[in-house]
Amino acid sequence: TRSTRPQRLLKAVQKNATRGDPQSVISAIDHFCRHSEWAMNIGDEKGTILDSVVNELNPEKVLELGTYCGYSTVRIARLLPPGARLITLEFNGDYAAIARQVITWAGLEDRVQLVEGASEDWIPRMKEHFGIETFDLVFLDHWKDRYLPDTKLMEDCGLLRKGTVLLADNVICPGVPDYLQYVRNSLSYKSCYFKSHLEYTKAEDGLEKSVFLG
Ligand SMILES: Cc1ccc(Cc2cc(O)c(O)c(C(=O)NC/C=C/[C@H]3O[C@@H](n4cnc5c(N)ncnc54)[C@H](O)[C@@H]3O)c2)cc1
Ligand SMILES: [Mg+2]
Repeated sequence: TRSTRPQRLLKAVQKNATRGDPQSVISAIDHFCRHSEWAMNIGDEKGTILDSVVNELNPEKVLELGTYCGYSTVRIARLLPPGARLITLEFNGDYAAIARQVITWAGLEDRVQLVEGASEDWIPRMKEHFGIETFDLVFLDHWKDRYLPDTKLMEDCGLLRKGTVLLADNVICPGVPDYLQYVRNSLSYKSCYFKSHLEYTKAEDGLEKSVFLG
C-alpha cells in the first residue's frame, strides 16, 4: 500500500540530513515541506520565534502537546542544555513511531521523552510518573479544541508556576478563539501575539506567548 506523508517525510530526513545534526534535520523537513509535500510542522518562519522564546527562557522542564513528526521537538530540544528535559505527548501511534526516528536521527533522544498517549490522560500524571513539579515552558500544537481544556487542566494539576510560559501555535490559522479569549482576558496571564505566517504559505498565522502570573 502507498506510504504515508509522515513516512515520506522521515525518508527525506534519512536521505538528506546528517545523523546527530539537528539543524540538518530541520532543514531537510523544511525543504521537503516547501518543495515536495506540505505538512503541519511549525516551519522555519514561526520556528525562529519558537527558538527565540526557548533561548530567552533557557528552560529545564518543557512540555510539548502534539508531537506529530517531531519537527518542533527537535527545534526545542537542540537548544536545551544536556540536563534539561522535554516531554512530548502524541496519541497517534503511527506519528509517534515516525517522530521517535526523527528525534533519534537528530541525536536528541537523551533529552526527549516521547509519551504515546493523550494529553488529558497524561497531564494529571506528570508529578507521580515523571517527578515533574512544574514546567518552565509548554508548547501547544495539538488539536486546537484541546488548547483551552488542557491549559485549565495544567492549572488544576499545579503544573504552572509564576513565570511559566505557554507558547501556542496557530492562534489565527486554524485559530483557537476560546483559548485566545481566555489567556488575553484572564488576570492570571500576561499574553502577547507574535504575528507570522502559516508554515510554508503566505497566509497569516501567529504564536501567542502567555506568562502565567500565579
Ligand atoms: C482550516 C485549516 C486546516 C489546517 C491548517 C493547517 C494546520 C497548521 C498547523 O500548524 C497545525 O498545527 C494544524 C493542526 O491541525 N494541528 C493539530 C495537530 C495534531 C497533532 O497532535 C496530536 N494530538 C492531537 N490531540 C492530541 C492529544 N489530546 N494528545 C496527544 N496528541 C494529540 C495528533 O495526533 C497530531 O499529531 C493544522 C490550517 C487551516
Ligand atoms: Mg501547528
